[in-house]
Amino acid sequence: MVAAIEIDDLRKEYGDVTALDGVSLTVPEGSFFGLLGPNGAGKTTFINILVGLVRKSGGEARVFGHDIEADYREARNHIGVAPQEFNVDRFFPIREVLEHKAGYHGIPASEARERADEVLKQVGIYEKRDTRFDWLSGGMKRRFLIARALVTQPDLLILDEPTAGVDVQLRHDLWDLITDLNEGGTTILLTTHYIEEAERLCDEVAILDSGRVVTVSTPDELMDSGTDRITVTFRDPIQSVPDITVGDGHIEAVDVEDGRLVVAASRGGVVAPDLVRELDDAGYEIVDLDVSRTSLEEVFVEMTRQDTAVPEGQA
Ligand SMILES: Nc1ncnc2c1ncn2[C@@H]1O[C@H](COP(=O)(O)OP(=O)(O)OP(=O)(O)O)[C@@H](O)[C@H]1O
Repeated sequence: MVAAIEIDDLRKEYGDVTALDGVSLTVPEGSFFGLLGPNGAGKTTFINILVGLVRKSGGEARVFGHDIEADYREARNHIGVAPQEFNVDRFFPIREVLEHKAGYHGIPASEARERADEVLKQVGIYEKRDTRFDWLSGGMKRRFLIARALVTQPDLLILDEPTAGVDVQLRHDLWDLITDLNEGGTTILLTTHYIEEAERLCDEVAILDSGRVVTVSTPDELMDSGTDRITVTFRDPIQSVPDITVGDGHIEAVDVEDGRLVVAASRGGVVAPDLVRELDDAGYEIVDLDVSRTSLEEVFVEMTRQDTAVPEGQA
């Protein structure tokens, strides 16, 4: 099966600034792929290269097997993109903006109207079809950008920070919408600063930092790589650390805090049942157990931690 996106050693320099420093990635067809990274990591540059807005300095990029430069039209026709910025024609009613977009992609006028109506219904702003973009609320603008990306029925939908600045309700609505699209077969490439969003939606994430891929993994695998915290509360508070033999190398630290046992371990969910069994066998009476998993956010911060020390004299 041909990959939705295949990138090999992609590079981009803007003068002295290296925005992409040899990125290689494969986004399988049908996947929900997250691209995470701190500000300036190179995410937007990556997207802009894919859609032909920025010219790469080196490396290869293919979309559904089509080279993004040699086969630009073919590659571009597979992609729908909802950008971070509101780059929309503000003078026409939004339905017309969609019709123009469809027309530009070679869709006949009669079909363009149908498509426009269909996607406006899909994102829930059909009743605003005769309104100009400027007059939509912030949330409706986000919805409209997705509608515009969908009007050409793309196989690959690229969403650059789709839920930036929207309220919780709309964020959940958008999540439902894009999950449905993915379940219908559309490959999704999502960039986001809301790590929870990636954790919930993506089946694979790449973490980009300073133009390089730090890791590509499932959210679960990434969270497994962090340290979880297991807290055991006893009927009679303990004073000293009991003997613990379980854990199979996953336990990193054991402490007593306020009469409770606190264990730092990788794979806390796997360690906790064995730990409880061992303590129970040793005669401890347990009244509460809490396992707090490392969040993807903590793993992300750890992996992209910058050296924030300020050189002397520059504070
Ligand atoms: N047109 C440009 N000219 C010069 N430098 C640029 C240009 N566009 C981006 N850069 C630089 O390239 C680097 C990567 O920027 P990019 O916008 O791709 O990052 P990003 O991961 O999308 O960031 P954010 O999360 O803030 O949107 C940054 O150092 C940025 O300043």
